[in-house]
Amino acid sequence: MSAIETVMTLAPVIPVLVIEDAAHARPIAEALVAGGVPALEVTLRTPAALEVIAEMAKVPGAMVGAGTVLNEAQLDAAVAAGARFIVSPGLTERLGRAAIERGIPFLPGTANAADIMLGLDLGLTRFKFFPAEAAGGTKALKALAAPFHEARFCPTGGITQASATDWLAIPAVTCVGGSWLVPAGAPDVAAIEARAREAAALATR
Ligand SMILES: O=C(O)C(=O)C[C@H](O)[C@H](O)COP(=O)(O)O
Repeated sequence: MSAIETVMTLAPVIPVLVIEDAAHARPIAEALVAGGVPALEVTLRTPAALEVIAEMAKVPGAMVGAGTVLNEAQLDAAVAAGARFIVSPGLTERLGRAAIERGIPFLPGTANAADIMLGLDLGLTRFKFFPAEAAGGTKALKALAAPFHEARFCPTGGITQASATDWLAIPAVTCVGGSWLVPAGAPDVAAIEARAREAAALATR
């Protein structure tokens, strides 16, 4: 199993986290791990993100990665902060090569056949499908996955606990990503852990 596939198979859902306050990082990560969802995608969308990664990386059992990685500089900053995998909304040859050179597990965003072909050319076979609902939903991914027998996906974007079941039923889908587990603001850790438990209990193929 490749390193990124190991990350994708830790739980049916990778929570996508947008965290403004580094003081919230550890309680949120602890609640998600306790609920059975250990792979955490911390988006580099907030000024606190690198500090959040560093704090979450201290939580036993957490597999912390960085999302919204757009270029090599962000990749290096995320890895220096403690990220063990990276996720991007799209794929450039430069970012793909940088991740491969550094040996960091990478889940690049794809939304069409050309994106997937670029990834396969680079030797990548595990992809985010983004923005999953807006790019055509399950129907689009089923059609897109058909010609690429080696490719597996983590659809992300617009997915909820309720819709995750349909996505996870697609043979090419290994896990899904979504921000629904952790809403913005001061964390309600009991509610986060409860949502993590529901997410961890989703059936995968
Ligand atoms: O920030 C990134 O790197 C992204 O690519 C976008 C996020 O993965 C989605 O915005 C999550 O989607 P929602 O679950 O609909 O909130």
